[in-house]
Amino acid sequence: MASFGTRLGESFDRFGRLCVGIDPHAGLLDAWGLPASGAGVREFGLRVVDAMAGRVGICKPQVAFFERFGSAGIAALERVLAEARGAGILVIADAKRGDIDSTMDAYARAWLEPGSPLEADALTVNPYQGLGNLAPTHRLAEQHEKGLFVLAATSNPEAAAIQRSVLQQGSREGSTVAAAICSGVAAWNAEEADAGEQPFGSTGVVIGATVDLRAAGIDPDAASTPRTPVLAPGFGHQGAELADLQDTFGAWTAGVIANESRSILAAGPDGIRDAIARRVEATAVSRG
Ligand SMILES: O=c1ccn([C@@H]2O[C@H](COP(=O)(O)O)[C@@H](O)[C@H]2O)c(=O)[nH]1
Repeated sequence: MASFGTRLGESFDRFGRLCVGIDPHAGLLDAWGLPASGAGVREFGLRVVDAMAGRVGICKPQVAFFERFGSAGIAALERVLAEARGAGILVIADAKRGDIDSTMDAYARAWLEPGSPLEADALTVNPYQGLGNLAPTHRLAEQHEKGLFVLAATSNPEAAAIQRSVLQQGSREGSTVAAAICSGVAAWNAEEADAGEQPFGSTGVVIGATVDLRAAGIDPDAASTPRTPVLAPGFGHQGAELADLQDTFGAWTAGVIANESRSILAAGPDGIRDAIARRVEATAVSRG
């Protein structure tokens, strides 16, 4: 295998930057004529994977919609993850895990260890207990050539009060919380073994496409940023437009993974292929 960052770069080259969210909301299950059950979310996920295969390189299953159905939902998620990875689609499990280091180790093994029933290619993680606390998770991910996406500036407006707060101590004193997460992640990517050879590191940040980066204290044109991939939810249903990708992300654009979930899934089982094709075209036009 190759590092997650290398595989991500290859996927960008082959399929572009679109990431289809697999979010089986209750209303979507209904609209797709599927039951609200483990069997329903399995069928939903498998149909989305089938529609993506050979057209889109990245998917982001939202774990919550599977957890909702307990063990049947988790079994469904295991199958969807395996099918997607088997189809050559990079899977970012959106589970937003975060805890003390020993517990994080168990989460990391669940989602990133080869052979685990829930194995994904990358995992979203929450740095609220400190980015340094995620260092062992980062090492485990690197060891298995997996990726992490660390929440930095999320798409929900309520996050600004915390994420734009200015640090009062430490080596990043004076930075906003969001900017400190970005520079901490950039430092990890700079230390990665293949840093001189590959355009992207294996650890990304989550920055909502709805976020005003400068207001969050983040300079998208800072020299250290382009190696850090950005998982950008917020396109479509939450209001951000793919046509604005370059304006929003500046020098970061080449590494942006543009996620849309509901706005694609709402096309239904008969319309999803066309909906995907339109977004693939839109993200190609805005390629940096
Ligand atoms: O800042 C964030 C982080 C994660 N998400 C997740 O992305 C998708 C967005 O779904 P849409 O239907 O395209 O709005 C969803 O799974 C969120 O949990 C986010 O929206 N913002």
